Amino acid sequence: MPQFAANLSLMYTELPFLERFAAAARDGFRAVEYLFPYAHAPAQLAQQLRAHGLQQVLFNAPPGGTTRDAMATAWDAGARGTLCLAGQDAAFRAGLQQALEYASVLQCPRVHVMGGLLPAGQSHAGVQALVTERLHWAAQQAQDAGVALLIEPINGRDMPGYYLQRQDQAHALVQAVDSPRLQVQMDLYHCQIVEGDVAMKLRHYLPTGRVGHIQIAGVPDRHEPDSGELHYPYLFDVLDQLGYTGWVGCEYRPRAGTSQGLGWLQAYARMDAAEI
Ligand SMILES: O=C(O)C(=O)[C@H](O)CO
Ligand SMILES: [Mg+2]
Repeated sequence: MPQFAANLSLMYTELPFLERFAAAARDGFRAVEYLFPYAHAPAQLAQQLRAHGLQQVLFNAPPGGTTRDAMATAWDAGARGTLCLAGQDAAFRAGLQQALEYASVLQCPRVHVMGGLLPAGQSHAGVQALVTERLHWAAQQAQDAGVALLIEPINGRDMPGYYLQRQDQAHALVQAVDSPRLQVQMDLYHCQIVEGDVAMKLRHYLPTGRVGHIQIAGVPDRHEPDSGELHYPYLFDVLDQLGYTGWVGCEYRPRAGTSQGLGWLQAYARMDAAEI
């Protein structure tokens, strides 16, 4: 049975961010993920986790910026990662170091490194050498910190120009870097929008051991995974059949109230036993 983590950036947005931990715990979650922690001191977040018996299982490295203030506001300013951006070495490295410091305090075993928006005139192949070199460096830092780094294909409808959109591109990078510290974050919502054939992709990629985290949402509206073109009960069975023991992040925008929309989860009441 899959183990679910609440995504506090998309869920519980009816509450201020720091109140979302308690709400998720009240609803039975034992794990959380969110996009960015940088607007809050790490100790403040660790205290929320402790107070509510929650594990932090994933967050993102900063999407841009070289100071914590700039990292905290970069997303709203349109930044979507620096991995593929030439001339952004300082931001890439500072961002990763900052993320690893938060991961240490939050005891979080995974950090998602966002790819960035390809600059006009650049191609995926054209930035391959730069990206591979940066991931080599980042994987070494992650190894020293005891953390896994994740890269995630994201659909170009939600994020036009995003550097990494397909599962095969992400797996090719992971193979090229060849570090056990670099894995793929497989978001089934994006996967369905970009390429489809989701169950077969799970069957193909999970046995490689290179998928470090899974996320879900209904398609096409990114609401609860109980309607739309993906039939999640079937996909959850596929995860079980494949022996997936990691977390499944609920990265969706509730249609009308987070707790009210959790009916789909009742069949999967045990949410605390995944291996982090
Ligand atoms: O958008 C997603 O699916 C993500 O997981 C990223 O972390 C943020 O865009
Ligand atoms: Mg995602």
